[in-house]
Amino acid sequence: MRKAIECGMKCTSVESAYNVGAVIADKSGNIISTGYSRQYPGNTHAEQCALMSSKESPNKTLLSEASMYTTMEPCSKRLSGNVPCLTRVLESGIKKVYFGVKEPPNFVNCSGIEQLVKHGVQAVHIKELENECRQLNKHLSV
Ligand SMILES: Nc1nc(O)c(N)c(N[C@@H]2O[C@H](COP(=O)(O)O)[C@@H](O)[C@H]2O)n1
Repeated sequence: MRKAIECGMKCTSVESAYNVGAVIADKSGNIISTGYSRQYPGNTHAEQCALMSSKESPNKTLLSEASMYTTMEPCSKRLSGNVPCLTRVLESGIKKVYFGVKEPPNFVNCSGIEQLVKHGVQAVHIKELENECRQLNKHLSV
């Protein structure tokens, strides 16, 4: 999660969206890929970027054996109409998601964690790093 926080620090802050960092790691903790909000063009999300980058990774671990670390719970609804990160995570086959903070209800009411769990994905809240994850969005006072 500390690596995900480092990734989140690379975000260019905007008023209308969160700064989030994400890492996909294999079961030994080796990094497969990383991502952060708006890393790639087109209003991309951190989890989306990490999943996109995993396709180019030299670490060819199956994502069904990998975990995702994300500083904020995966979104369940995109205001832009893009595919939510929740859907992308489910389609990837990832079975375990560590998250730093639940999404505050500023933009939408997010049910990312609830829905991941409903679909059999293990969700782990890393409470001891919650404040650090929250700090990524201090410009939004969340
Ligand atoms: N989990 C997560 N990762 C990111 O990288 C994000 N930028 C967000 N933001 C949330 O996504 C929704 C907005 O969707 P659009 O980017 O406008 O399509 C909303 O739930 C934001 O809070 N979340």
